[in-house]
Amino acid sequence: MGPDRDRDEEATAMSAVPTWAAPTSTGPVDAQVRVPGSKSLTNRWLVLALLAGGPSTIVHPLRSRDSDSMIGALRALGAGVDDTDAARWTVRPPRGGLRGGVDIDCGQAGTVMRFVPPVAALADGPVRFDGHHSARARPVGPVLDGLRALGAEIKEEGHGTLPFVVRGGPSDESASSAGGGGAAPPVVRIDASASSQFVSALLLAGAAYPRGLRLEHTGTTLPSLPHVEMTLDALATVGVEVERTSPTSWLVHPGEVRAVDVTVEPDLSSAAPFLALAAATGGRVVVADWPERTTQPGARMRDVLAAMGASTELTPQGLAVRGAPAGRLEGVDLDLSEVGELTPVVAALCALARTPSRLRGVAHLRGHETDRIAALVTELARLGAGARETADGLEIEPAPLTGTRLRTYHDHRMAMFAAVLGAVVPGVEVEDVATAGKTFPGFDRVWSEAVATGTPSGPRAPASPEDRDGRESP
Ligand SMILES: O=C(O)C1=C[C@@H](OP(=O)(O)O)[C@@H](O)[C@H](O)C1
Ligand SMILES: C=C(OP(=O)(O)O)C(=O)O
Repeated sequence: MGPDRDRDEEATAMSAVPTWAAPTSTGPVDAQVRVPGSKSLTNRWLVLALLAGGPSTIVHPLRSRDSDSMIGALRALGAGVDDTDAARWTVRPPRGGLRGGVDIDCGQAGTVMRFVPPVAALADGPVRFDGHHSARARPVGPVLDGLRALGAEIKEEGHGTLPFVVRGGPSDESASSAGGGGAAPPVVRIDASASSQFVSALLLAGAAYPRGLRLEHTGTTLPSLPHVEMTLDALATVGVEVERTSPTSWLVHPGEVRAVDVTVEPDLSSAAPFLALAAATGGRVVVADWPERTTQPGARMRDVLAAMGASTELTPQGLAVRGAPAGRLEGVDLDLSEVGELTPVVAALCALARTPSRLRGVAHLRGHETDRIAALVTELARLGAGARETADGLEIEPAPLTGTRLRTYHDHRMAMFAAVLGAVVPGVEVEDVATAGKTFPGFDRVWSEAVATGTPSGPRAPASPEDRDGRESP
């Protein structure tokens, strides 16, 4: 297929989906925002509530496509989930064990396709997993291999991807054949270099296995380590004992999972585009309810912003970000392996900076909602920026940007990336902005309100790197 035909097909596909005219700020913004609850925390608490010995309560959960997919999984496996009160959900684990003979729709949620199979291995029959077509490209193989080592029967219809069927699991016999013997826990060795969620998945279910689990990561890199810390922290909260036997191996003791009774923090990765908005327009944004202590890697956006020239401060109202005058931003050379989720928003800021940037350590983003490295390079180039893929990330060369229609590839964070650029570059049209509802339903409305606080009275946010050298600022 030639490039002309590729372009024609792309143009046809693009014209079929609705677009959103991203609002452009008329000057530095001054906004207060509240973002929805953390996806990563909400879906961890839901999984643990399913495994718990009694009913659980989750306050201020995230209501979004990803958490709806997780609720669907819990209900399929027999749990009662009462989510009628948006501010307070209750979960009743099924009496008499998890129900098999069911289908689970993972949607686009990595947390569902990775965290639920190890739990489904405890069900009384086969559980089939499938999801959105974009999710069928995402890796799950190491979790399935781990479950095979624990004695589960796995029928793969893909190749280490959705769809697949999980049946049965960690029996005593298979446990000893996996290297246990006597009361020793089975040993599972997996390569989690493509996703930290493989590790979190097996850790979350491990205590429910008859002899627990010894888990070893065999790969050379392990991305998103803070998300593994988040898993360990959540497990400690519900009384599960986990020993870290090395930086990349863990021993999960068998035992009861205590009922969950928690309040979910705001999603700090969903907050990132709003923090970026302050930096890009030289304005101020306050994100309410920012936790003083958190396991969410999104908190590291503060370091990224500091490196680019914006300042942040934790105030009684929330986290306040103040951009440098005229939205002046410095290019950065950053290893984002621990905070890969932030890459699209950081890349947007890099395209608005005065100097080139390099974002490293994020090869695993090729297996996210889309191949994010390719998507970012393509969309940055469409706007006129210089962008190039590297083996483990991308390099960005700022240039004058021109508004155009941007694709989002069914990726919530690509929608947020496009919105940040549109706040500064007039004429950005965002394809399928509703895809942000994976983690942030109504993102476009909250975003438009924040951008509308921009006033021409302050230093006007400039539209090109030449303008952004601060010369015209007071
Ligand atoms: O455990 C979690 O909740 C997550 C872990 C990370 O996954 P990867 O390690 O696949 O990047 C992160 O990117 C994802 O958004 C959420
Ligand atoms: C990678 C992400 O999601 P998931 O939980 O589906 O992996 C993300 O939210 O950036």
